Amino acid sequence: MVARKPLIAGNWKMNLNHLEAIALVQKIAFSLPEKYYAKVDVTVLPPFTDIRSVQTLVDGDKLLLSYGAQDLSANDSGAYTGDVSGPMLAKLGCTYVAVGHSERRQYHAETDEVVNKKVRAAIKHGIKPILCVGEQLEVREAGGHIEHTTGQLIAALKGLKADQVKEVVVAYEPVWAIGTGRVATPADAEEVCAALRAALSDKYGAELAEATRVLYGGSVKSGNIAELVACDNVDGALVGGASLDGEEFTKLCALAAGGPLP
Ligand SMILES: O=C[C@H](O)COP(=O)(O)O
Repeated sequence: MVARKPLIAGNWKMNLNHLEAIALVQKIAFSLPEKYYAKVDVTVLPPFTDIRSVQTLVDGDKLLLSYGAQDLSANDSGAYTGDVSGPMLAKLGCTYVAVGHSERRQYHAETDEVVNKKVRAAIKHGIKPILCVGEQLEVREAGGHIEHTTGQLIAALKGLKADQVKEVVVAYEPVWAIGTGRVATPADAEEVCAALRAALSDKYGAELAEATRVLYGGSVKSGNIAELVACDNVDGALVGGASLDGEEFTKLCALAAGGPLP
């Protein structure tokens, strides 16, 4: 069994201007001692307008956390008003980009086909997609959550070769748990994360599946991260609200690393 290093990704969503972004990254850098990074990878996903400021700070101070974006265009350049491309994000040093977040699917009508194109665009430009999948409450209540999430995963990876899929981080985010305070139980998270890994194994082989990080997201906080990452198939978290508070996010990262609190 491959030991997977947990990843904590802070998705800031549409919060914080570039000055507030600098203050938050400085707070995390100051509060989380370097030794923790041996046991946990930490990344932040600020809005596009903040990325250049975060890059300058991370590079200038040689910080150990990485950063990325919350979305990218499926296209490399051209007449796509308002979009930001993979080459632009790569030039800004982005390590990760979230793709297929339920808020993009809901408010921007992103289909599995669009998500597939975006996953390809990210990989093409050397950026690791954090591919989000997750079911609505009614799907879970009808018992269709495994079929729904594994279906989204396989559709988003359609046509990709194994050496491309190995760049992907998967994030299971049940829509009913996002921003609601209603966190999935560790057993719920483990069930779906294990099923996603099994789907990867069926399609791309056990070695790739064992090496792939599968995160959980949805109302993750310092109070529940330890029990989530204790699950065999949960390799970290995609954190929304709690990633906007430097102290809380630092605690959460330290606990994902196995503690103690700094
Ligand atoms: O990307 C993060 C998720 O949507 C979770 O957000 P939340 O932690 O605010 O529930």
